[in-house]
Amino acid sequence: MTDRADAQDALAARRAALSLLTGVTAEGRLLSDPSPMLDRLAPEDRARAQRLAGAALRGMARADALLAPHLRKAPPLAVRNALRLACVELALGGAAHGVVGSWVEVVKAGKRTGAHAGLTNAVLRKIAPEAEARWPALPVPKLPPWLRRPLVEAWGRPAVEAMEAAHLAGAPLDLTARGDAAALAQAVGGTLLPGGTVRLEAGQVTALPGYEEGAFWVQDTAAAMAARILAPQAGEAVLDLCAAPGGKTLQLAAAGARVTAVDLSDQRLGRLRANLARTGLEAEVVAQDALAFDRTGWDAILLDAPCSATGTIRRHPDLPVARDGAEIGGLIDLQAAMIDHALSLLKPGGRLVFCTCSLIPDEGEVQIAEALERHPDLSVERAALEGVPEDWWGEEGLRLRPDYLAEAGGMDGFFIGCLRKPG
Ligand SMILES: C[S@@+](CC[C@H](N)C(=O)[O-])C[C@H]1O[C@@H](n2cnc3c(N)ncnc32)[C@H](O)[C@@H]1O
Repeated sequence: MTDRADAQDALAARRAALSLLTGVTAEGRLLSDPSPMLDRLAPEDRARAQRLAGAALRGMARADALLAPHLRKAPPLAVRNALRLACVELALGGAAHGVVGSWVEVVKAGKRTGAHAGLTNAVLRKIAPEAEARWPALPVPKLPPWLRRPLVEAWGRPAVEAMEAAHLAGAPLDLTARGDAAALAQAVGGTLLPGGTVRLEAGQVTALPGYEEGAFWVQDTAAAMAARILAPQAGEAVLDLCAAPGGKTLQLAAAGARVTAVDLSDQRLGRLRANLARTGLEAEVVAQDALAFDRTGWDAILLDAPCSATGTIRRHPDLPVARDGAEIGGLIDLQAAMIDHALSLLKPGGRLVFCTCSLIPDEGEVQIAEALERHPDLSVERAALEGVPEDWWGEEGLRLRPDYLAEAGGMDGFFIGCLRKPG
């Protein structure tokens, strides 16, 4: 490819990054929402646009701090977002001449931004010489108040500050092996974490050795712990409720359990089916509302309920900006209804693992405490897990936070509780 074609692709990726960032900041869209502009790009440019928009969301407060002294009045949001993206590129070591020139071109060509090309040029030229050096010393961006307030109340300010540092750092690439985790770690050049997750700094998943043969799937080390706590035995009948895209289904099936995977979204189940096909593992797949699924007699049920997903901000920096917490009350009610329904499907003596990728106790510890009030004959179980210190366990279950294992790359925030029905 010629240099000129390369430059055009880079420009298209920047334009798409601007559209993504403006979708999140102005319309509450998520980076994973369908985007026709992104679909028109080659895969590597799509990845570049998503990476850039993600970096700008992580570092938005820092970019604003660098920009503030150079802006006498607030420019339109699309221009501000272009400046933020350029700032982040400069701060992360992008060559000043190319970055400034490209962003001026993007702003000049935009219908709503064209009149601000001069301003963009002037501001970026002032910022370029200092951005990279000043960036690391700028304060760690804070979560927005709708989320920060309940988290400070639950975990205290120092813990929330540590979580915010983890959000800024982003997430490594975690893999779960279908078979021998140590062999997978060696094959892909990753680190084996206690418990069996293989961790890589980053990389293109589909290019890793063993991908086509289904030797592994992508799954954060925290998410992998729910199935480890459920500890499926070969031949057991296990129901995976809210199963798509299927990381936990694959773990249960790999352990030899007879798995039924239920999810409301047929589209997301398509990814689960593809994962089963790639790994050669088997499960029955049912597209249905979990609350309407009425087959009883399960040895064990894993309920990975829909939640605020606030434990995944390292990988989804758009979430705190695009959302405002308005949906959480409804999710909490749904989670409680799903726990009661799952308990009604479990055979006597069976176990229910309830988990959410949320940092909010109302979607975790409180759900288990309230389930125990509604069903006093249940008991909470604890599992001995390699790599899990005693103090991550609370009365209701295992609490995982993004600031845990910080030196090794962190983990998603999760709550996992295990309830045993009387025999
Ligand atoms: C946290 S995700 C599940 C992740 C999955 N367990 C995994 O390990 O890959 C929550 C899932 O709940 C599903 N869901 C939401 N409401 C549901 C309902 N009423 N019944 C069944 N599934 C539902 C969503 O489609 C989504 O796939």
